[in-house]
Amino acid sequence: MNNNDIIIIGGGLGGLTTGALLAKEGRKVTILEKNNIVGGGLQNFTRKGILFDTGMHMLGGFRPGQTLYRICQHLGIMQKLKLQRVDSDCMDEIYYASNHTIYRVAEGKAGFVESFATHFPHQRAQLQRYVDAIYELADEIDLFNLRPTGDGIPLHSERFMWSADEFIAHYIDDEQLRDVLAYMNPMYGGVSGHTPAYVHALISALYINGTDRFVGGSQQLATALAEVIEHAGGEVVGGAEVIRIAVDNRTVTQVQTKDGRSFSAPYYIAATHMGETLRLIDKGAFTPAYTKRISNTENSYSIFSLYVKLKPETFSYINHTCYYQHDYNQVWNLGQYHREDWPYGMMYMTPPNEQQNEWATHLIINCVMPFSAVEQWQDTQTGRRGEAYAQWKAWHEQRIIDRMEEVKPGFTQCIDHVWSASPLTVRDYYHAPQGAIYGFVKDCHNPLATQIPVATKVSNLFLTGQCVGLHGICGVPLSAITTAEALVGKNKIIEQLQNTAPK
Ligand SMILES: Cc1cc2nc3c(=O)[nH]c(=O)nc-3n(C[C@H](O)[C@H](O)[C@H](O)COP(=O)(O)OP(=O)(O)OC[C@H]3O[C@@H](n4cnc5c(N)ncnc54)[C@H](O)[C@@H]3O)c2cc1C
Repeated sequence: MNNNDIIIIGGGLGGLTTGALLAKEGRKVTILEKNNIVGGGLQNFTRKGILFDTGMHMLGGFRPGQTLYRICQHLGIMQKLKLQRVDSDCMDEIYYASNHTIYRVAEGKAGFVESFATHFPHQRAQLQRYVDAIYELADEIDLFNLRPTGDGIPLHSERFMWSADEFIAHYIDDEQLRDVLAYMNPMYGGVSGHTPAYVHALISALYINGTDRFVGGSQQLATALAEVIEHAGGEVVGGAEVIRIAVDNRTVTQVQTKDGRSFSAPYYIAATHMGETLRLIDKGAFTPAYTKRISNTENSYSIFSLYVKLKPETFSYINHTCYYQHDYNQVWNLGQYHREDWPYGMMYMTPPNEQQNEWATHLIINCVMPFSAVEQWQDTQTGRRGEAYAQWKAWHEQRIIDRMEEVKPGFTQCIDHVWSASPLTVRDYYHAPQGAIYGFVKDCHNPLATQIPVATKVSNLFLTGQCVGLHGICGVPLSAITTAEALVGKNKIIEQLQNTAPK
């Protein structure tokens, strides 16, 4: 192969990590990102002097020896990142409004078990077996543990592909505890009876092992990854929206951008949502069966986010993530929308800044929402969605504020200003169909439909990003390794990660 040129469409976590790994292997990479600033879910924005994160609030895998730590160390960027550990004795706080119960969840296996055993002492032994099972499932995945993969089809235990709720119920008798243990659902887009147990296990293990936050915004990771690419002679081009992937005889010949430029290279990687990739690529490039399969794959739910600038010294900085559940038996219904009941749950956090003191400057509140809630405005454009939409948005902002009042009486008085983003914002900002926050739904009944190989039938086109594997700070970089290795050789990067980083 020509070692020098790879074009990556999309400069989110997937495109940038794949690009940085390839740059480290000596490849010259060009990233084409439609937004002016790269980062996708890592991007920050500023309003009234406050820096807000868009799609990356909670980090796992960054403790010494863990997956992300080793990847970033391999890329030489670990020391550039400013991270803060959340409270070890309370990484997450879950509040159930229906009975005013607060569960404070400590990190580490023992701490996790103890946190729930305090409320459910009769379930202590079951909790221990449940957490052991989570770690056993996580250990089944070579990539998650940065182990080389063999050539055969990976063999997994039967419970690997149980549904997540079935998995929890297998170990835990108590109905309430089952519900509480699924509290990380918004972190993986859980759907009852469909989300595989391994997804629940990986995300749970990731955060139980230690949760961190970016200090001063997640953009720093995008910047650090871009620097690796540029340092190796590559280029990161913002404001370069790809409008066509031209294919001739099952080979990409060039990509064209909205501003009339064209770029060509021996190899191409699509790091966009797969729906966007299908939209861009010449018709007939993929087989009809493949196109149909991708088009019919269900997207994960979307989100409504409230960004709050707080009045000075009114709201305490909270060094952990807070979850709000309106009632029990709703955690698996988060993806449903009934206006009168919405939201069933919320997550809120006070991201730390460089001069963090006891007071929070801002708050981000995320509430799961399906795209159907905004479907009637799907043909409108940002800033021109009309008065009915503005009213709809204002109603939902107020609903969230009302819920926050339940948890923190007097909250309204702390607000300086609010902004919000709906599933339409998410769709348009990332070019993610239906505003899907985690790519495709992972389905234990149809695993093949939701695991997309990184190589395609178009000989020089590869895929990366959250649609091909797992989402988030852990899943996307792991798929980046698979994609980069498709170009540089199987296990080549994994073996280096094993040799150069502490285990
Ligand atoms: C509100 C929210 C909160 C989240 N919180 C967390 C969290 O706390 N922890 C966590 O681990 N994960 C979190 N996630 C998930 C995480 O953000 C994603 O899994 C991850 O960022 C996906 O990376 P990606 O590169 O696959 O996709 P993206 O970040 O979407 O990157 C795709 C990029 O492609 C660009 N693009 C699209 N079309 C084109 C085109 N035609 N031409 C050029 N460029 C194009 C987009 O602009 C984008 O930059 C959250 C997501 C959201 C939305």
